[in-house]
Amino acid sequence: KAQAGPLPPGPTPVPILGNVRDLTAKELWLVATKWAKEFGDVVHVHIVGQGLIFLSSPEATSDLLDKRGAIYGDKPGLVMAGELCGCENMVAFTRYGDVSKRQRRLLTQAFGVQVIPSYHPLIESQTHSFIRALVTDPSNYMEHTRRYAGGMTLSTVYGYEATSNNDKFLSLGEECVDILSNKIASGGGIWPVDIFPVLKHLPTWAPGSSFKTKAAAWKARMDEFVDQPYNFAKAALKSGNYKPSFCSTLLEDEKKSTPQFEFDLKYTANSMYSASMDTTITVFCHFLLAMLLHPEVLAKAQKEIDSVVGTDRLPMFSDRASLPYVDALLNEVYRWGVPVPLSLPHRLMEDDVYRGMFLPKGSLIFGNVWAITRDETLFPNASAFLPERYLEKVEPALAKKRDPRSYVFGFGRRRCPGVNLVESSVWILMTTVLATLDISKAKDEFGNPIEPKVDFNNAVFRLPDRFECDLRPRSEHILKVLRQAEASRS
Ligand code: HEM
Repeated sequence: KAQAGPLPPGPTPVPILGNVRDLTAKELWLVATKWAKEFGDVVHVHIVGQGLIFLSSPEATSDLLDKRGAIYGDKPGLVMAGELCGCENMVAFTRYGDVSKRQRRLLTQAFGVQVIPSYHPLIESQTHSFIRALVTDPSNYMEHTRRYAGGMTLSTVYGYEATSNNDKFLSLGEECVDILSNKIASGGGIWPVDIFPVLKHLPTWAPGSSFKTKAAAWKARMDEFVDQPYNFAKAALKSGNYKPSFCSTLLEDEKKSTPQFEFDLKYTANSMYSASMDTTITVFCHFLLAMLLHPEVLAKAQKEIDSVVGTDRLPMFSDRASLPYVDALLNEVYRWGVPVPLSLPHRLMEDDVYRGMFLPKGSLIFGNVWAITRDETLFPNASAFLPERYLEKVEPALAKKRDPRSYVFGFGRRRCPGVNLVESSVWILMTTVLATLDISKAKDEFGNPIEPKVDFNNAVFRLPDRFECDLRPRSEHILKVLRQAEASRS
């Protein structure tokens, strides 16, 4: 079939293998941004014929992923991740069609903007427990953050209360999310079997079939991860001793409980867990990092909170409108940190033409959020952490273009369905930490500040490895206020 125009430009591929050697598992977004500078905001590479297209400007992501969403809403039908590793029915992997539409309907039911206030008491109580854990045992802040992120989803989705940082479901979830992002999806997530599906029929003793053994082991864990928390929620509901949750609410309506409905529910519930863990942890780590590197921003935000909230109570959702600097700080955390720098790939469902370039059906499309949030014309001094940039009044069209929410939650018909929940949970988390804790660089044995060593080794999320950080309560008085808030709930 004749191509309607040239492919978008990109680095020169080698015969047959294409650009395999140009792709890296570590911080692929930096490589993609280098290509954008060299070749423009639409770049094409291929791995043994599988096209990957990187969109690196607000115009390109909006024109294609948003405005032409009807043909850019699919997800890659990856044989390795989907069929062999058991992820094909998880929301972030489902092909665009009936299943994905049914799953997204359930998600909207659970996390639509009007439903979120009903989660506020739970979010507040989880946040206060998290602050308590940070105050009691600050050096293990990463483990507490993991427990907070996972615990919040386990309770809202399954009605399950995680009792320790080593909780069985938290550990299983952590293992599976790690398998997903660092093993299955590493380096763009394309395996030879995705290019040559016939390889899936290789017997396990054949040379080159070790991927099948790996996939079988990973699938076994994934299946447990999907089934076990769901079975807990079902059994609890049956016993009558359960906490209301997304699963219990939907399962209570027995008329709906067809096998198809339960299947959708089970996978949708699991998807919320997988999708919320590393994203939430990543955003919180970016916040901590920004605060310890920029004490002047921390002081300014704390001053605003003290003047609006005072020091005799903890922040509440109703304070938000009176805390513009804290909102600007949150925007800058999203923009500066970039939790999912290449978003998650979409699959192009039909041949397309854009600015005279031919975009072939089946290409995987990456929104390069890293490049957009580092664009100096949109964000002067883009690598600096400057919440003030969001206090400046600008035209609504420019404000939308500069709003990190236009990018960091993904695009078009696959945009993150957890965004409304995150808007509340991350805001109260950050504001309560600012109100209660001082954050600074840890000190060595001689009292000298230790510069945080920041390294990113996760292939999908820009999750920093654990860095040194000093967290301590702002005062004895604020600890009393925290105790009072906890006591008033019990
Ligand atoms: C700060 C936290 C979060 C960030 C930065 C984030 C970001 C993202 C991004 C970039 C995507 C890919 C969108 C695309 O393919 O275009 C995504 C998908 C998704 N997110 Fe989130 N997310 C966060 C939290 C959550 C939470 C709390 C939930 C659920 C409770 C959630 C549920 C999902 C689901 C189910 C998908 C797959 C959607 C689909 O493919 O149709 N996320 N998220």
